[in-house]
Amino acid sequence: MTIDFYKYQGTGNDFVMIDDRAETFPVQDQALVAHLCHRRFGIGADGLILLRNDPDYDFRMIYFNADGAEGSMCGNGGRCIVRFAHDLGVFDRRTRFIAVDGAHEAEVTPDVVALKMNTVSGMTVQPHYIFLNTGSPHVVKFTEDLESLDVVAEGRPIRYSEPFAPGGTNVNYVQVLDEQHLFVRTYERGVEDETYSCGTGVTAAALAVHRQYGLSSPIAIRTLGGDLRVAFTPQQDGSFRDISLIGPAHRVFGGQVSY
Ligand SMILES: N[C@@H](CCC[C@H](N)C(=O)O)C(=O)O
Repeated sequence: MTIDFYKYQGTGNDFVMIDDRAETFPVQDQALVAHLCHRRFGIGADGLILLRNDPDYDFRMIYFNADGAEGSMCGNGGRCIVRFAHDLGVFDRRTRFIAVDGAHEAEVTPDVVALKMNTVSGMTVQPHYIFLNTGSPHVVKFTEDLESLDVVAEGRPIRYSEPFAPGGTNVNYVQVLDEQHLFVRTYERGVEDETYSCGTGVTAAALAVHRQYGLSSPIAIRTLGGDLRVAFTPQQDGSFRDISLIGPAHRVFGGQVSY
């Protein structure tokens, strides 16, 4: 059997992208997804995304982490599938699609994809971290020297720690560079490694930094794979609305893989 695929990346968070409007991909086959994402035995990616039809939206996004399990929302993956749908001619400039956490709107320009994220509420502020869900669960920790931090060694024990069991959490380390800029590195659940960038992670970082240090929207964020922007509107009740994740998303290559 063969599968036609494309590879997309958004600030270095990379995804196998499959046009599955015919619904032929075996979604229950976790071992196949993990194999396709494997960087030695497969195509290599942080995740795999299916684009399917939906009666009420331009398309449906189904996202799997590199370990083969269906994941919660992926912000960079959301931006990449919007670029993919645009490349396929599914829409012109603005789109509305459905993902695991609900409906999303997005807009494409040649340079960036701006993805609207769902309203975020319920931030937990602890002495040593902030926890919030931006479509996926995220711990945010502040540090002063992010360049030299061992994100895998520090993040993995937190990912599996008791307060976040049984599902676990992603773990983001944040350095505030100035009043408008952050540097963020993320240990990603389901990849079980540091990735070059995490969209729901930088969104969590921006909202947490607003809460903790009062930085205002929009916030520019440097990741290992490039630059993102997060815009948001804080509400009186502590929630955040009109959240946009903005940055580049591009096709890298396409091909056919046998399995
Ligand atoms: N890379 C993603 C995050 C994907 C979700 C995460 N791995 C999880 O399952 O919690 C992003 O860009 O948001």
